[in-house]
Amino acid sequence: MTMDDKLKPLRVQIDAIDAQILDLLNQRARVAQQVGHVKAETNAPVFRPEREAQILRSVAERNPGPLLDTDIQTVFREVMSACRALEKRVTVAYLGPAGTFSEQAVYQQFGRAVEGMPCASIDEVFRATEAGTADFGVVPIENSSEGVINRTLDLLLQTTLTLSGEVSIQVNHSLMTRSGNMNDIKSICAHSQALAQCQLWLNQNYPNIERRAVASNGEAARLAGEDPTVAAIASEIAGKNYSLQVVKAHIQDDPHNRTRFAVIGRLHTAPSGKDQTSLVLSVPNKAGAVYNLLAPLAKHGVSMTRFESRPARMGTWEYYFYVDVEGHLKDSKVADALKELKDNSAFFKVLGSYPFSL
Ligand SMILES: O=C(O)C(=O)C[C@]1(C(=O)O)C=C[C@@H](O)C=C1
Repeated sequence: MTMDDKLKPLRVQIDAIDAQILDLLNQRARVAQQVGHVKAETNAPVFRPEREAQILRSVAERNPGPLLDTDIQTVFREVMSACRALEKRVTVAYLGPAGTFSEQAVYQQFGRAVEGMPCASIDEVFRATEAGTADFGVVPIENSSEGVINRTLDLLLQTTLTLSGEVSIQVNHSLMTRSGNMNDIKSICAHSQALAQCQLWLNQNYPNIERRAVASNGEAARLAGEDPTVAAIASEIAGKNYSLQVVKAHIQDDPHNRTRFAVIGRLHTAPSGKDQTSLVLSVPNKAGAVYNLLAPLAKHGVSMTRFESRPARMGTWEYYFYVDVEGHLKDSKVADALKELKDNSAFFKVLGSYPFSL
């Protein structure tokens, strides 16, 4: 038997299964449309992060294989994204231009069937979301090798928006130019964070080429696309957008470099069963204040998953603490612990409760 003879009956089977999948997907989409009508009657929000998180967890738990859990989740994320878009296509503002890791984070949270709105700065993402021009915003909050993104933390302090999710993505930086080599290159452009994340590699390989910090890696890719003397450090997706070729991939000093993004919006996400709550607080500047501050968490059996401090910038050596705890604001032990925390705090703000990222 030839290879074609062997493939033919297998492909007939695949065609028959695809027909069933197609039928089932459209059945699912019609039900989602009905959900959309029910929601429209009460003006209820279309995007339900807790429900999507539950579905993604459940398909991974029930997945018998051989498909990988993470691959199945990618498929279902896109199925839900497409179904959601039949109800309403949500608009998501992010730190642009297109091709940045922020855009990747948007797709990881919302799937591809969204309206992405690239913004020039983190401030603009907040403004567009606060003004309602965008339904949600996605902003970088922390990088595993470079630490927190100060501007995001400052804006979270002031905003009326809440956190409705978080996304963590692997950040791979590539060095790219129009020609695919470094001949004639006079400067290497990237966002300051990316330059810092690739510092050792650059010192070893191109110590004498000027490094130039620009607004974003996407902007660096755009500049390199226009100027044959400029190299960019950016994601390969950004490079493709501007017809760049890769000189060297994965040049970040930490191979496990990840960035965490916050999803901001006006939605108060319902409990999903595996949630966390983010808050900011400050304490009076006196002995034992931080200890007293955290005592209610231990007392009520609430685990703290993150604790970050930032100077309050009032010249008084006072700090804001960014704290994440396990559980949802609607869980009674979280609510009780937070009530006591609030009583011990000079400043207290709940940023939001949302599902743990997958
Ligand atoms: O269950 C809902 O509320 C739906 O709108 C359906 C659906 C889905 O496709 O499963 C779509 C969008 C929501 O974000 C959550 C789930």
